[in-house]
Amino acid sequence: MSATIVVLYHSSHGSVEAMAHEIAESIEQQGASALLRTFVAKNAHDIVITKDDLINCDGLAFGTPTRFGMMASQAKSFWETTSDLWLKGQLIDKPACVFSSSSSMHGGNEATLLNLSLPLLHHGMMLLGVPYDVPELLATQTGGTPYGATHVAGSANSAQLSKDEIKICQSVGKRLTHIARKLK
Ligand SMILES: Cc1cc2nc3c(=O)[nH]c(=O)nc-3n(C[C@H](O)[C@H](O)[C@H](O)COP(=O)(O)O)c2cc1C
Repeated sequence: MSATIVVLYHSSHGSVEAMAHEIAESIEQQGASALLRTFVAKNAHDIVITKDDLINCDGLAFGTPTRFGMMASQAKSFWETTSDLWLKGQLIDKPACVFSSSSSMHGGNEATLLNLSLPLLHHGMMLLGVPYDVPELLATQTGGTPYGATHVAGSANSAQLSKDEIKICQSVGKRLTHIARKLK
């Protein structure tokens, strides 16, 4: 069955973008369509999110960098324009997951995942975490949480996604697609 999943992200230095691409690739590997969308057009290849993208999608993966333990302002500004969707209940029961990158291991990435979840919950979306049958979740020495995929980029923002972080991103895309199809 076809399914369309929006992978919506903000990334200043490329870490969240790399995660978004891993998630999108795993969605496509399931035979579904992944629509990569951003909040602002920063690069030539960026496609800015529209409300119709959200209304028409079967699922949403949403990620930003950790900014003082919260989502990036670009994302918050966008969600503050979505009261019309909220009033009409247009995102209710759509499955969703969240992901983030931070400089430091304990620098607030879990708090950011919870913060990213809040507008989605207000919209009535169904939040999916990462279950512990994903073996990398117990093994990881870098990112990865039960609340969503994370990446620890280091103080110079130079760390590549670790093998465990990639596997967790892939598991998120796979599960989101699986649940989106079940709910369709
Ligand atoms: C304003 C600002 C606030 C930040 N706050 C945090 C923070 O609370 N904890 C942390 O570990 N990193 C923090 N960072 C670092 C970013 O989360 C980190 O560099 C992230 O990997 C960037 O993702 P990107 O490459 O997708 O832009 C902050 C960066 C900026 C610019």
